[in-house]
Amino acid sequence: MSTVILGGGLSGLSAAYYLLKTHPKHSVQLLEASTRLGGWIKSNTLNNNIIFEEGPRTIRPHGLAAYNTLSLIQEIGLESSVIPIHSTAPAAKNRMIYADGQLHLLPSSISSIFKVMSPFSKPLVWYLMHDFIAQKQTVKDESIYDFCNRRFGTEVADYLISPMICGICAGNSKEISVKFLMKTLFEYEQKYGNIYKGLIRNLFNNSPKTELSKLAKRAKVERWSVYSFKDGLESLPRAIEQYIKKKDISIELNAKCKSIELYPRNITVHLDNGKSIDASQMISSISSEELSQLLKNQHPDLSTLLEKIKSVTVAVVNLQYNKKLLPKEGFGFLVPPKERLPILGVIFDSSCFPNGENTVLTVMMGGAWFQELFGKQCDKEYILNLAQEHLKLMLGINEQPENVKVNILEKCIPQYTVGHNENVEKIQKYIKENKLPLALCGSSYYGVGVNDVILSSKNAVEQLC
Ligand SMILES: Cc1cc2nc3c(=O)[nH]c(=O)nc-3n(C[C@H](O)[C@H](O)[C@H](O)COP(=O)(O)OP(=O)(O)OC[C@H]3O[C@@H](n4cnc5c(N)ncnc54)[C@H](O)[C@@H]3O)c2cc1C
Ligand SMILES: C=CC1=C(C)c2cc3[nH]c(cc4nc(cc5[nH]c(cc1n2)c(C)c5CCC(=O)O)C(CCC(=O)O)=C4C)c(C)c3C=C
Repeated sequence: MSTVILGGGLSGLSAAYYLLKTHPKHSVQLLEASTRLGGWIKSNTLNNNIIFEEGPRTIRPHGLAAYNTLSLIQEIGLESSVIPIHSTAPAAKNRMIYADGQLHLLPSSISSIFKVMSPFSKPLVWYLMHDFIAQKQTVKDESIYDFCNRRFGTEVADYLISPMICGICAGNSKEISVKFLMKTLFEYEQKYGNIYKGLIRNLFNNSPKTELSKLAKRAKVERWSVYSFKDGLESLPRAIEQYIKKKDISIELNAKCKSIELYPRNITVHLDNGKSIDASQMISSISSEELSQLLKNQHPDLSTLLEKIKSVTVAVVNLQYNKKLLPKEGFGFLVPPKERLPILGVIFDSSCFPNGENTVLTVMMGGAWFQELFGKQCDKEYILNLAQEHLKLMLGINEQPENVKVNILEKCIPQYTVGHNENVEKIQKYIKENKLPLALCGSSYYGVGVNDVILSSKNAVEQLC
């Protein structure tokens, strides 16, 4: 059996790892369009040992998908490089939003939900209670903004949910499906009339017990909030790369696939460089939009479904200063879209992972609003000036940074808009009905986080083999 894996980001590498682990006799070929493996995960270490994370920076340690990642980390021998943020650290407790010209701490403990915390006009518990009296509305799917607005009120939708959606997919909560983050709560409303009835009815529904790895147990006992690695998040794809290279695998860089012939019993992949590769099955880890282009001629209906899952562009500005400049330690802050500012949020990297007297920040801009903000003027200098202007306004930082890096991450994060789950079901139905030897993984289908894409690769391997 020969398998070709499209894409060498985290999900392509993970797919190779699981395939080699479960089917060591398979012939495996991984094709990556660029000159490096790792995709959006890029940790740039400066001369002064400061790390600029150009993409993701932390991983969630709790939940089934997270336990799977921790097992993988242990299996590839990377556990000694893990650096957790414990739940008692300021970076875990202090999550903020910027609204009405100032920073506001978000409720982070049971006691804080009983207090009135600005910019909310009532204690959070009041909004949560609103669910009892909110009318049930029967819908197939709706935006997460509309759902939260109906069940918890406008302030929760504007100041809690909308910034959260910016901090997970750089998206507009008025477009993103409720099932992206709140599938279970949405189903409780549809089935029982309100969320609490659903929670009570399912209180004793034990989820299947999974055997936790040593590292997952440690994360639980030590109460990690999130974690990264000593040399940055890129350590993870690097370690998987080193691990799989010891096995029987062929990895080709500069190997951009430009079209695919996909039949029930065989596949031919045509590369940009004129080469063609035959295989008996394929795992695609590239974005649905890119895959859609490759299948346009032979499978136009599948291509149309794949093309519906669009990704947005994010501008990422990393800055380093030689002294401590932050008014408050914390993970950083997000900006509710209601504020109509050109900033999605700012991460306080030096507060998450302190490094001497430095201040390291990451300003993120664009996302669902990239075109309207930068469509006409998309040069890096303009973006840097805008970031610095807003750091002055929002954090009072006037100083010039010692180091800066601006990156524009083109179409880097998929948007699970209303109807996403139904669309993915149709994609899978097409693949099944046409008996195509194709499995899909990566951030376009079953979750956008690091944990989700690793699990999607494991599932893709199980589905094919
Ligand atoms: C700004 C940002 C911040 C994030 N922060 C977090 C975070 O804090 N925590 C978290 O859990 N997740 C975070 N994420 C999400 C996380 O980065 C992704 O889930 C993950 O990196 C996706 O990996 P992937 O392999 O699926 O895709 P990619 O990284 O996109 O990899 C796909 C690979 O396929 C290659 N490719 C594309 N087309 C072709 C072709 N035609 N032929 C061959 N190869 C091709 C590409 O070059 C690329 O290397 C963040 C994402 C972004 C953009
Ligand atoms: C505080 C500011 C934050 C900014 C700015 C931000 C930008 C940003 N994030 C993503 C994608 C993801 N982020 C994820 C986790 C995550 N992000 C923040 C904060 C900011 N993100 C926090 C505090 C966390 C951890 C949340 C937790 O579980 O404790 C994830 C993973 C989600 C998961 O399910 O594991 C993703 C994905 C983008 C694209 C982005 C750009 C604006």
